Amino acid sequence: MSTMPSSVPQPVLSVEHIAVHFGGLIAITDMSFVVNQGEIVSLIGPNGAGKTTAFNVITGFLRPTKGEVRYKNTSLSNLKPHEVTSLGLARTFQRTSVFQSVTVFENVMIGLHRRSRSTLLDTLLALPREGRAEAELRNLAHELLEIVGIARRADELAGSLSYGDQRLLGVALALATDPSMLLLDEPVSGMNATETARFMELLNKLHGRGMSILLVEHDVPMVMGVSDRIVVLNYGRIIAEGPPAAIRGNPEVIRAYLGEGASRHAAH
Ligand SMILES: Nc1ncnc2c1ncn2[C@@H]1O[C@H](COP(=O)(O)OP(=O)(O)OP(=O)(O)O)[C@@H](O)[C@H]1O
Repeated sequence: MSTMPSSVPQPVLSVEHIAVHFGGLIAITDMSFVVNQGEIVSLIGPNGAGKTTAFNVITGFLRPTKGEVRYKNTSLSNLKPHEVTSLGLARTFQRTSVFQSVTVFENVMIGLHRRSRSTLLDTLLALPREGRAEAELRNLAHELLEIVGIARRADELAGSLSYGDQRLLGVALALATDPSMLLLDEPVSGMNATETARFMELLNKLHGRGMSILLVEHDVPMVMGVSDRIVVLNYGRIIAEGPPAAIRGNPEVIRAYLGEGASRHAAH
């Protein structure tokens, strides 16, 4: 059977046999999965499953005990976080990392001034690559705020934004580094239902523009709504992987979550 080249999945991020030990505690055991070009993949799991540890390894904040992470065939093993960013991988933080005392617009301008090169962002915004002046950077900043949906707040102090809007600004700052892939650490934690719905729209928009996205997230309904594939961790091991429909009905996944619910219940 022949397949069109465009339909062949192209792995961009490969997590290969990662193990993380903290002293005697094994936080992650032999974790392998890929994120293909343009895919939204989510890593979920009950409390303590190892999600944050996995995220820290993938973003270069933590060296794994074994295994390696490759981005477009470059090993991230010995790279510093800013070197990971310059490969085109951008992350957001659970706690917002915006500059509270300057405006929303200035936050993005600072982000744009920091970046050293341009690739996908130009494609994303359909802008010319060379000879960009300050005025063009200002246009870019506005466009980024439009994309994340907070352009109307451009002149407000970042610290005065609602929690949900600060998280959206965090995504604009990540986009300002000109990434080809976004790594999002529990992006909707602490958001209300309306903010979560807006965030899901943003993810769909970025997905539509070809961004590859890895989400580490607690909110299972949200993940079900936006992901192409879901990887489920429990006690540091991958127990299931597949599209949302397959994950929803997977007995081992149900058991992992119900088990957690039951033990939580018992604790109260
Ligand atoms: N720096 C550390 N030192 C020792 N143990 C750690 C460290 N970081 C995490 N752990 C342990 O590793 C395991 C996985 O933790 P991790 O925070 O990655 O899970 P998680 O899935 O993100 O949990 P949660 O959903 O509660 O945030 C837990 O048993 C945790 O106690």
